[in-house]
Amino acid sequence: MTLTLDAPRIVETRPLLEVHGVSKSYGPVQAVRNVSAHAYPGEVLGIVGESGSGKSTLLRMMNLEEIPEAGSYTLDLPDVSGNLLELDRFARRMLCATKIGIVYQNPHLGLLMKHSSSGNVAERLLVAGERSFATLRAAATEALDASEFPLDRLDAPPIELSGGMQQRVQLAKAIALEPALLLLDEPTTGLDVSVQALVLDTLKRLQQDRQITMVIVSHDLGVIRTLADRVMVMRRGEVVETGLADQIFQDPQHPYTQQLVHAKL
Ligand SMILES: Nc1ncnc2c1ncn2[C@@H]1O[C@H](COP(=O)(O)OP(=O)(O)OP(=O)(O)O)[C@@H](O)[C@H]1O
Repeated sequence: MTLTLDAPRIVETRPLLEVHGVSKSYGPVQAVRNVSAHAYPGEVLGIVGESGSGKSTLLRMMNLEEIPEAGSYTLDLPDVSGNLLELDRFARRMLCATKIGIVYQNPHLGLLMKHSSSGNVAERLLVAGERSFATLRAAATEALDASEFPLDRLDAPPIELSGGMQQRVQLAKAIALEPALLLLDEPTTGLDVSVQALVLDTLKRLQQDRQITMVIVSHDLGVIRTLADRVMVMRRGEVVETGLADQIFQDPQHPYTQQLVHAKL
């Protein structure tokens, strides 16, 4: 009898997001130097580092708001190909509107503070071409509900809401079109600790329910530890260490990471 074995099936997963060798300077300040990063589908990548280490600049590059002097950026999605840094402004805007969501630390950057909360979310859907008022209202309500925003405040403008609620409106706007990539820039910084915990719970639940690929930037290791699967540590515009979250927190290798982790304990 001859026994034939099938060759093992190798399931190859490619990163959804790949940034390679990006650099960005502001005058004499080199904010990001030759940084590479990737995130697999459904993964949460945490980027941590002290203030000024280049985290937000890198995230803004991932949102195509900031174009680096060098490097490449790809998203492995249907209908999206090539180096996104070479897209013209209009194509970049459409790509961001439909495939990428972002929540900023400062809600003024993400929201029209005097428009209704549901209107802010609906605006995102309008950019994608939706015109029916009933559909806009229903989709905005659904996204706000998923972000655990109180539905009796749909018409309240963000300026009248608490910081935690403002972040939920930003989150609803970011997920309204079911983006492939959700970028979070210090989403809970400045909130009371108890509110921060609730917003983090919402983010965690959304990630688990929808398997959205996320990149979260924070100087707060507790926030990164709560959400991230993998962690990248930045210092002075460079990546000093990257690894699985458990490894980074339990067995940091780089002296700077050791310092950050021990300062937190
Ligand atoms: N638009 C800008 N114009 C000039 N300098 C900038 C600009 N954006 C960032 N920088 C500078 O680039 C460096 C990196 O800033 P960045 O905001 O990316 O760091 P960060 O790690 O996110 O810190 P923070 O949490 O304080 O924002 C800093 O020295 C900052 O002052």
